[in-house]
Amino acid sequence: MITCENLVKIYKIDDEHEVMALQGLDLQVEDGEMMGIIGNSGSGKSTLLNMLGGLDRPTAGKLIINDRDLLRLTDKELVQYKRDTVGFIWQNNARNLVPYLTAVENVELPMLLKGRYKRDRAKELLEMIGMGHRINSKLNMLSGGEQQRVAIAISLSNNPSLLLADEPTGSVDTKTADIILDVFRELNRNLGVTVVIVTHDMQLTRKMDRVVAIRDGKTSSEILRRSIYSDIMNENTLNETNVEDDTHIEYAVLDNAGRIQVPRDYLDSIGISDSNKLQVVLEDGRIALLNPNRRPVDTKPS
Ligand SMILES: Nc1ncnc2c1ncn2[C@@H]1O[C@H](COP(=O)(O)OP(=O)(O)OP(=O)(O)O)[C@@H](O)[C@H]1O
Repeated sequence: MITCENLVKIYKIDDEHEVMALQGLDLQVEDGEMMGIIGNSGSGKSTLLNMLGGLDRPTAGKLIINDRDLLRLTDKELVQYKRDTVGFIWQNNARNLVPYLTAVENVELPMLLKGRYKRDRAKELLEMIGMGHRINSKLNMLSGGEQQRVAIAISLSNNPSLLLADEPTGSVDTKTADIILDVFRELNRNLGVTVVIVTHDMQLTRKMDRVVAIRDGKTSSEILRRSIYSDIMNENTLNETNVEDDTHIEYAVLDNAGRIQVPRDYLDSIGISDSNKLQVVLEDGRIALLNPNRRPVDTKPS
């Protein structure tokens, strides 16, 4: 569904300053996948999501979504892409919801603005995300988690094939975050919609099949689940014990030129945080990265 190759985004701040928010990022997302994106503040997560959603254009590289080349779309085609393909969920959705309207009126509102009045569709969407019993409740009578579910219903109103969520659980407690994530999983499973979720929260990523870590505007590692979360849900045995960390394996991403990003704490642990050189040696069929000040290692097989 999504192919990013060597994606670059440069923000021009003024005549002399610019920020390279994406620095040649590679990412592949399959149709119907539910995946997470993690990374420190400023690593480029929101920038990437904005590119995927057609809210902004990449500076260079390749970005293909559903066979559409996003770097080549005209402005009109980009608007159409956003309208037909993508649903957005933000951290703080309250700003997009009207507190004195009911849940169903809030879901209807964007449809009305597009000239379509569809009360039945709005109800159906709320039922789909488990809010059928609160359709006539005023927004300000709903909890943060319920408001977020209304926002998810709104994001589905155009039948998107891609749901993009930027810190969707950032303002709710852990239990509510779990429920919201389960809603995304249900939608992913039942509607086949591809879901990309940006989060800071490592706890939430335990529930995803694949998590890509971004560092300095580049994909640095991929964390893959050993057993698929949806299978666990089907077995109805989801509990704290089977979402422990050992359900995932972390892989470093190797780009076309053979480059990898080594986590900063690994470099710190061998005392080379302030050096730009490493010894790379083959040891017993493994590639080892060593402190350059360490005595050179004989790499020849004995
Ligand atoms: N519109 C913009 N103009 C200039 N610089 C920007 C703009 N948007 C983002 N940046 C810069 O690009 C870099 C990446 O920002 P981005 O918001 O994508 O990071 P992030 O990983 O989503 O961070 P956070 O987790 O704090 O939201 C940062 O250095 C940020 O300051």
